[in-house]
Amino acid sequence: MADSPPTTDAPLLRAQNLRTQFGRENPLVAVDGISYDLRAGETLGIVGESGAGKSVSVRSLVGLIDDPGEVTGSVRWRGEELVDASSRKLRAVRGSGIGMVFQNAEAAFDPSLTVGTQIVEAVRASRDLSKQDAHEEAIDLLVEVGIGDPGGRFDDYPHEYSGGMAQRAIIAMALAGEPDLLIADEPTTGLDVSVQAGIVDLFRDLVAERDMSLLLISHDLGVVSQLCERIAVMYAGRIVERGSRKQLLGSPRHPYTQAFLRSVPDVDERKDLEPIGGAPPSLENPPSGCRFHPRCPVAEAGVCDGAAPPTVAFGDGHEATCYAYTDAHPGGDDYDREAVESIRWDADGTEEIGGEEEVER
Ligand SMILES: Nc1ncnc2c1ncn2[C@@H]1O[C@H](COP(=O)(O)OP(=O)(O)OP(=O)(O)O)[C@@H](O)[C@H]1O
Ligand code: NI
Repeated sequence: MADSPPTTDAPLLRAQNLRTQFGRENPLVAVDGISYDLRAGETLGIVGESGAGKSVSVRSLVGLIDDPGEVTGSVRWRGEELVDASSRKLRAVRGSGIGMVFQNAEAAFDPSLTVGTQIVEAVRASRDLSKQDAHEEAIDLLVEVGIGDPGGRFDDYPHEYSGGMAQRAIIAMALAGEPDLLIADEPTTGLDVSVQAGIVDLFRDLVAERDMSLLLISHDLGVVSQLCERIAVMYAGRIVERGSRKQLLGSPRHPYTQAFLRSVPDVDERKDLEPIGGAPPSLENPPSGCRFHPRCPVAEAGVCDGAAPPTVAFGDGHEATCYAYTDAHPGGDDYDREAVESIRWDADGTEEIGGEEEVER
């Protein structure tokens, strides 16, 4: 659908009401209506517990959900719709515009071919280069991702690489098509802490030097906060809070974000960790209302378990989807209603709830 040419200030990537379900009779809705924009050069991190739908959400963007999965909503890449695009088109976007880095080296590489051969193939798949030029480009990519002795490592097989080196080689593969956006899903998970730090530094350098956008998925808030200017928090298939790194870490608003922050180590300071009580909900049969309400320390019966909660704006793009900031919730002094800028009630918000200014229904 290339009907209207994308305008220059259009976002590079726009996900609107993205929803992914598996199965029909007892559908598991892994991603339940998430939306965000990513502009050129921006870095967005998505955090949340295991099973929140982070990986499914990014795979859904680029046509990597296999058959029983069904993706609806809209994903626009430079203005062009990707949901229901042909697999050829999706492969082309993944080969050039969008580079992908996943956790697992075994899945990224063919074990029977050398790493160098595979990077050359990735380069040639998206760019019209001679074998010789593609070989040189592959060597340059290995240098760029910090692989010492790239000439020597070129002919090694994937299993001959250490975990950290393999991850660097995966990143080189993802760069082969000169992407404008890098999507990285748990790129440091499973690596030693010192190796992780090197990979984080590499991402930071690449984003700066190539002027790329980064969409980073991780359960590791430390990694996300080192690399991303904006952060979205996912819970049970939905985004419950979003804002700048400073807003999210400095003044988290959603009780889930607050609990999540108490459950993970600080980047630079020791504190007592408090695990989040209870278990993540079933996505086949999620709780009504706010999906966090069964585990929420301030959940209010008859409110938080009713209609879907409203999205409350706190200014400068900081939003949380929570009743605690509204008059519907008897609340506690912990919840700063003075800070509320506007409230957007979801479509199924009921009449009795409300009374705030700037209410849109
Ligand atoms: N192919 C599939 N078929 C059925 N269910 C799936 C499929 N892929 C993922 N799911 C389910 O979707 C939900 C979200 O999974 P997802 O992998 O996106 O979570 P995540 O947030 O990335 O977690 P983690 O931190 O463990 O990677 C889970 O309940 C998972 O079991
Ligand atoms: Ni995942």
